[in-house]
Amino acid sequence: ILRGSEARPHLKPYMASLQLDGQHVCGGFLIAEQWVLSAAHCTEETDGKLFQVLLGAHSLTEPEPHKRLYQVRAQFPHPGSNIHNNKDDLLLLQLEEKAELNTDVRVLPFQREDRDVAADTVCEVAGWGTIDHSGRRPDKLQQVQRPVISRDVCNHRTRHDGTITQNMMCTDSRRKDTCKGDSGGPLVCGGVAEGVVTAGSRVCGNYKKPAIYTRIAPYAAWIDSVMASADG
Ligand SMILES: NCc1cccc(Nc2n[nH]c3ncnc(Nc4cccc(O)c4)c23)c1
Repeated sequence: ILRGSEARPHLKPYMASLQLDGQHVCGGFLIAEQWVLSAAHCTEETDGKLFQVLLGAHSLTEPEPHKRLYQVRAQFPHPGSNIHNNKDDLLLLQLEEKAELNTDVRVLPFQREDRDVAADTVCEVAGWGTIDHSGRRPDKLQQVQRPVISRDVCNHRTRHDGTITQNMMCTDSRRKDTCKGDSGGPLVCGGVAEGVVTAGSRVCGNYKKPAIYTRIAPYAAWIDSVMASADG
């Protein structure tokens, strides 16, 4: 998160850190006791290894009361996701066991009504992604509020030039923005997860490249079917 601020500790108890060998790779969030939603692109450099999921954390390194690292039983990238574009950039992770819910670990509801969030709506996004252009990484969860911009503005030829589909949404990226390592985290508007951070052009903090999110509502049926089909 560029030019955000430290989140109030444990006030975003749905936040997950997807880790490999103890290193934060991507964000994610708890959508059910045994399920985390993130971005499919996060598996690009994992060489087939499964993530570990850190829940209940504010600091990535310090001991905290309800901080716990969960093993992942299975990962389900959306079948339409691919390395060449941002389409269907969603990843479902089934935890090895149900997460223990408490004040620091809680499920975040996601939007099921497929209707665009109005432009200028101020939403918030959080993550342990890089906080400056030299790629400095925070120890503590960062957050930032960003206004939604319309798909027409986001698709302007000087911005994302027609690549933003109906299954995507954008927020203004002037100065304050998402960045490397924030992928997979939720865009929360009015207490409901409306989108999942996708890297898109990978540019951070440049107003000409608004931040892009995969809208969740269009994928509610896919999410429900994967959760229902997997055992347990
Ligand atoms: N703002 C959109 C957005 C959301 C999520 C991730 C991203 N960026 C990135 N995702 N993956 C990346 N691998 C390498 N570099 C990256 N961006 C980068 C890093 C340092 C300086 C800078 O100006 C940009 C990214 C960008």
